[in-house]
Amino acid sequence: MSLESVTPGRVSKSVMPKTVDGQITMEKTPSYFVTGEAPKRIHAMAKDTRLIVVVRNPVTRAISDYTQTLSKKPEIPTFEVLAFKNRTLGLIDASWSAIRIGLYALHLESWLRYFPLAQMLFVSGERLIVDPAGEMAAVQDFLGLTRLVTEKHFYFNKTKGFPCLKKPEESGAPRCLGKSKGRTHPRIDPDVIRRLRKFYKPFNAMFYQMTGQDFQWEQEEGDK
Ligand SMILES: Nc1ncnc2c1ncn2[C@@H]1O[C@H](COP(=O)(O)OS(=O)(=O)O)[C@@H](OP(=O)(O)O)[C@H]1O
Repeated sequence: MSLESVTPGRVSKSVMPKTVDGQITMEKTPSYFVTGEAPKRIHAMAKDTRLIVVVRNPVTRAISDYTQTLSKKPEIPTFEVLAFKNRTLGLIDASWSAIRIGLYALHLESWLRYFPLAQMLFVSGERLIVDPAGEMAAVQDFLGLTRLVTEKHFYFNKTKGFPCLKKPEESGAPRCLGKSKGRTHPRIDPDVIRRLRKFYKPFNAMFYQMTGQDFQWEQEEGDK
């Protein structure tokens, strides 16, 4: 069942088993963050819901999004073509979902109408790769859990370029990201990257201000 095809808020009640004392119900649907009606419906369902959003540099996110679509539909136009309404004028196509989703400040605005910032946690996708234990510590604290997942549960897999989970104690093999994650991104015209960075800059600044967190996306050398 695709949770994305179901009305936000109705999903949890209809498909989830009941939560008993001492348990936390979790639900992961990335598209809720950018679904206009989701905040209102989730708030109506449970206003004390805690929200966790993993964000990464929106330029890299757009390329990653495109790479995923390309793997399913190899015939689609190039990233450079899709990114512009008018390339000569440098007019970015903000209605293209790969680009629209990265306008984090705008999406966050809708959530802040229903939820206080204190009920939200923003996890850095970049830090999740270089310091998974650090980001997981923040997640556990945010959820009021004892920090059980720590450094000792991760190791870095150089081939994959991502951290993997060591299996707890003696049982079984480690768990790394699946084949569909961590794909190599196509090379994108550096000029297009520059234009996209410029396009996102004010939205990123607004997002840093709203969250009180500087994700340092302007500091990155290059977007993969
Ligand atoms: N644990 C962890 N740490 C850091 N980065 C991670 C992690 N899990 C997924 N990813 C990267 O997120 C990209 C895919 O996101 P999702 O898995 O949410 O996508 S989806 O739900 O399948 O649409 C995808 O990006 P690309 O590397 O560009 O393919 C993943 O590599």
